[in-house]
Amino acid sequence: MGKLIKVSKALTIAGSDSGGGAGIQADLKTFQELGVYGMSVLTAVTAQNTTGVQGIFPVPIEGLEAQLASIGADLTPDAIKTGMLFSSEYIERTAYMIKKFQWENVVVDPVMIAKGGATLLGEDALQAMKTYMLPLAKIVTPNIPEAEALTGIKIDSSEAREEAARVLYEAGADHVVVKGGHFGNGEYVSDLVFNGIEMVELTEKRIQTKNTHGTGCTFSAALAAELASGKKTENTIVSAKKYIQTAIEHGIDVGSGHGPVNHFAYRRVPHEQY
Ligand SMILES: Nc1ncnc2c1ncn2[C@@H]1O[C@H](COP(=O)(O)OP(=O)(O)O)[C@@H](O)[C@H]1O
Ligand SMILES: Cc1ncc(COP(=O)(O)O)c(N)n1
Repeated sequence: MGKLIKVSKALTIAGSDSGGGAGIQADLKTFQELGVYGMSVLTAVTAQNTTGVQGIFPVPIEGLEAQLASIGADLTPDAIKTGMLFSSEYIERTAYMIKKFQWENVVVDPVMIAKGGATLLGEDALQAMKTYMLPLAKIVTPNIPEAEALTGIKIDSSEAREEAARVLYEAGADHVVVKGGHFGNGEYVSDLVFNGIEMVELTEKRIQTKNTHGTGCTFSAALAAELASGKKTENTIVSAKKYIQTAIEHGIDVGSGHGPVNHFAYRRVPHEQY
């Protein structure tokens, strides 16, 4: 009999993107590329492609709970990421199950709106996200509109972004990453990282492309994969940033709208190692 290899396991709790660029598809591809065993719990199925979201079909809440129970009974994840959680009820149930199983290394990507403008999370869910998910988060990864919605702060300057990061930290997240994809359109894109002590900006060249579908999902999945592998939180943020940068830079030609990023690129294209 062959010898079994020990692997780290990562779980995504998110929506399905039929187009394969965002949601659980982006997450599982990223887990695989980063060498961890990927598992998925679906909150909703979206009919989606690179031009937009054509439909949203939630999984019944009992189905969400049953999937989480199946994982909990057999396959303890080394890290988790949450993506589209659909509604306040689904957020509460997810948080309850994470606590019940005492799962750690939770990355919360507070997905609210798809790139084309479709709403992926109800307004009523904002408070639930703050109350139930932020206290569980080792890392929370809002983009600018999400950080604005969660904090009520208009982010029109670096100071305002820092203020928002503080508010999210106070709400219970261990590390806050306010992503900068939607922050200006200069030569560089920077993500602000706050760990309760210092503010650090991670800066990369802004790639001029319309193919940014799934960037947020991919980034948070890379964080979960690296946490599952046992990296220190600060190091996971640096390497996840490299992963997403490489994936955007070496774009692929798929679909006629906002295409996906290249999940293979990090493994195939030479890059600095962390
Ligand atoms: N054009 C770009 N060039 C380089 N990095 C980008 C670009 N757009 C987004 N990113 C990076 O991709 C990640 C996701 O960013 P963002 O677009 O802000 O989030 P979301 O996909 O959740 O809206 C962040 O690390 C951000 O800095
Ligand atoms: C099912 C699903 N989940 C999340 C997103 C957001 O994607 P992005 O990473 O581009 O913000 C999406 N478009 N669809």
